[in-house]
Amino acid sequence: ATCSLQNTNANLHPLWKGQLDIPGGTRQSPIDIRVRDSIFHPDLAPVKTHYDPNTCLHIWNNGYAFLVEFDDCTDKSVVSGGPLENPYRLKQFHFHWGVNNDWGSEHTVDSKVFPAELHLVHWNCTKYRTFEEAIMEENGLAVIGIFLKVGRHHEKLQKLVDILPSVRYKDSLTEFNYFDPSCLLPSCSDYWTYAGSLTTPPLTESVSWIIMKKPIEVDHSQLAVFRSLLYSAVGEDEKYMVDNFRPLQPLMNRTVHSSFQ
Ligand SMILES: NS(=O)(=O)c1ccc2oc(NC(=O)c3ccccc3)nc2c1
Ligand SMILES: [Zn+2]
Repeated sequence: ATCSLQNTNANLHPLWKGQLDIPGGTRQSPIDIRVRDSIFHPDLAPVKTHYDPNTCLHIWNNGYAFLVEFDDCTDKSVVSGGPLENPYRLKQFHFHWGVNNDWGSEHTVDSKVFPAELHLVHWNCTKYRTFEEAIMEENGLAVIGIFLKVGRHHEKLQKLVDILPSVRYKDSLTEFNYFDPSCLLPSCSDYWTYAGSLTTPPLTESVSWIIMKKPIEVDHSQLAVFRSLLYSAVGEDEKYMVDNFRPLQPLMNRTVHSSFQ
């Protein structure tokens, strides 16, 4: 059989019908974090998060992932410190995961892939007026990335897992309030940080990435519920929402800094 040489859009993963890369992109995400090449920065302060569970608004399926969105009209839920020069407001969090436990994360660590990755998306409310504006600007966003590994049941995550069937279809939305995403942070504060981009369109190079070294543990059945969601809307032929991660991007002229030795 002859193999098709060109990578036509037809055989691309549904997520990538359109854009696969940004022409001229020099700081795209995700990347493989090569631990030995990362540079320890002794003056990198700990990352400080302060989240108010009352700012949690709703959960919705946007056709890429499910997003838990927050009220970002005040500074009630913010991240500061670390590589950030001022506080950034929490806008939403979401995950990326695979069809099985062998892959699913966007970033990798010395080529190690995790079954899923959590992104807490924040925007620079000191320099910009809205999230939509910040998304287009350098240093507009700060995203905390947290790896998930299969292990013990995650008690606090279960409240979120239990409501996922209500956002099974693209564009479905459910009220979801009083959730504190601090419960999803790992116990260790060690992290890597580098200048990157959004990993889904518009792929803008506006993100200060903060990748936590220690994964959090969830159990197999919790990840299985993620995989029961659909990319497709009601009435469309059902396409399971799995493998919603972007391929690794070239490091190019970037250095990854670490908060630990
Ligand atoms: N995987 S990622 O790099 O963290 C990433 C990638 C692309 C993203 O687009 C948005 N947009 C909103 O959240 C949004 C929420 C409400 C209104 C408008 C936009 N967040 C993103 C995060
Ligand atoms: Zn993401």
